Amino acid sequence: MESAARSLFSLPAQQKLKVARSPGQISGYGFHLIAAFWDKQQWSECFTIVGSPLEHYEQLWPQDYTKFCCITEEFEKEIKKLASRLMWLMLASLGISKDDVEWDGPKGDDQNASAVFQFNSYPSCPDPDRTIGLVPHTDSSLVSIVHQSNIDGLQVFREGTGWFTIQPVPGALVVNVGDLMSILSNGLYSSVLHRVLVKRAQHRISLVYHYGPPAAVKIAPLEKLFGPSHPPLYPPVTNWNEYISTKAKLKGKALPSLRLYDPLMK
Ligand SMILES: O=C(O)CCC(=O)C(=O)O
Ligand SMILES: [Fe+2]
Repeated sequence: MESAARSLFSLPAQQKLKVARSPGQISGYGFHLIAAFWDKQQWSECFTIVGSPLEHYEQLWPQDYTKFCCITEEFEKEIKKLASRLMWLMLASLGISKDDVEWDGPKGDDQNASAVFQFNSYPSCPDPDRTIGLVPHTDSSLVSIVHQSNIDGLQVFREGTGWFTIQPVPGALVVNVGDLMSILSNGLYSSVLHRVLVKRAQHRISLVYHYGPPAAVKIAPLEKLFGPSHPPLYPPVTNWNEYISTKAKLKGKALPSLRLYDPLMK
């Protein structure tokens, strides 16, 4: 899958621009989606898939698109299973079962879950200290799974310690907790602030699978996770898309501004 992404980004610019993301759309080629949240330019390009990539792949690789579609479908099928499994394990560790989550399909079926699959490219940069690959952000998803191959650049912010690099481990994936998981878990899981630095001599590629709830589903703190001593920390969010629009309007600061009280002031 990584070499498919590399192949995509090494196509001539006019080829990639044939599938440029249209205004208001999520899928297609362009800047990272979080560019909408900040005014700064970032040293990166991005290709986003929502649903089937067929239409875009036909334009990118008129001869080979079936091969790339098969690779992508196979990868997405497996990573979706993994994301769903991880989400249920995280919820199970809070005492939540599939019966407690209304939006889940029959028998915990994840068929209706939505996902945004993203390829990121961070070309080598002559002056890496004067720019950034991706500005600090939290993902809007429930969980996001990152394949960062063998080139570092991803950093996570830890209170008290500051930024630290997530060193790539061969064969390992990175799992980020997203904003919707913070809301669903009533703040028991916190979405992680992260950013990406660029390299002077290396072209870094990452693949990120943002896993979310079915498109039309309301996300609110789970009833089992609040009570008189732990009131709901967040109000319900109409659906994933609405949350992303709110986040764009609030320049990326949606989650802190939604909080109904300061959890440290109890
Ligand atoms: O490139 C990476 O390692 C992370 C990318 C990322 O944070 C994102 O696409 O949301
Ligand atoms: Fe991210």
